[in-house]
Amino acid sequence: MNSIVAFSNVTKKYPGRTALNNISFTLPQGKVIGLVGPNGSGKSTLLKLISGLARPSSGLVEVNGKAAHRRIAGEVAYLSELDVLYPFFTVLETIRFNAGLFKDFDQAKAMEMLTFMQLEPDQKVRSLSKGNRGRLKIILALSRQVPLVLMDEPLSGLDPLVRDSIIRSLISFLDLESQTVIMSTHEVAEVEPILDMVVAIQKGQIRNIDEVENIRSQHGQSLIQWMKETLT
Ligand SMILES: Nc1ncnc2c1ncn2[C@@H]1O[C@H](COP(=O)(O)OP(=O)(O)OP(=O)(O)O)[C@@H](O)[C@H]1O
Repeated sequence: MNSIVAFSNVTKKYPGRTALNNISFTLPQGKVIGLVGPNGSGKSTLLKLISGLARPSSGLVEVNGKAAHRRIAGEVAYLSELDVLYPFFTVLETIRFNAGLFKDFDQAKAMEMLTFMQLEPDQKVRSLSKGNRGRLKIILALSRQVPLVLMDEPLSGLDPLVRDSIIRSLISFLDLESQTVIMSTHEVAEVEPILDMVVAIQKGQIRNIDEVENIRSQHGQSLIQWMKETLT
């Protein structure tokens, strides 16, 4: 199976701190992959390296066989943990702005998701609740027709009652024939139903990578149980 992401001996250091320590792994195409681990374990750093927005201190990060750098932005959609929306735009203007930024942006799909997520096109971003800004960020990421979609904590700020329907919508709006998704999350039990694979990271090291089906059938475990064993 072709790998969409490959890390070879990757270390990422920030001043006074090593966020990722000499990690090597590959991830296959066409899967929904969860990235789990405690606070500060290196999940966001790993996603930033794949997006090309950050560079490794040493080692090589490849996406689709090419070294990751800023120019792969055309092949990767990245939902950042930070709020990167312009407050003075309306929801619709935000969508149009992104359609102008990215050639692969599917505006019709964005409008369909807007209806599904029950967002008002004319509402200003500055007046959206945190949860609705989160929904808008999901729409922007999933409307890109790119091989790799990275989502850093896409469920943060969403109320538990709507999380479930949004998690399911992630699946229906993805094209798993041509897309791979890597999402970091602390909502492990909630996303478990849609995950194919899981990567457990701790203290800047990959502790384990496994198929969720395998965790259930071979180990008879839920993802939470597996995490407790893996991350001790
Ligand atoms: N810009 C930065 N400058 C200095 N240190 C940083 C920076 N970004 C991250 N770090 C450090 O790198 C380590 C990994 O951080 P990272 O944000 O990747 O973890 P995380 O697993 O995403 O955490 P969380 O679950 O809390 O979002 C942490 O110790 C963090 O303090």
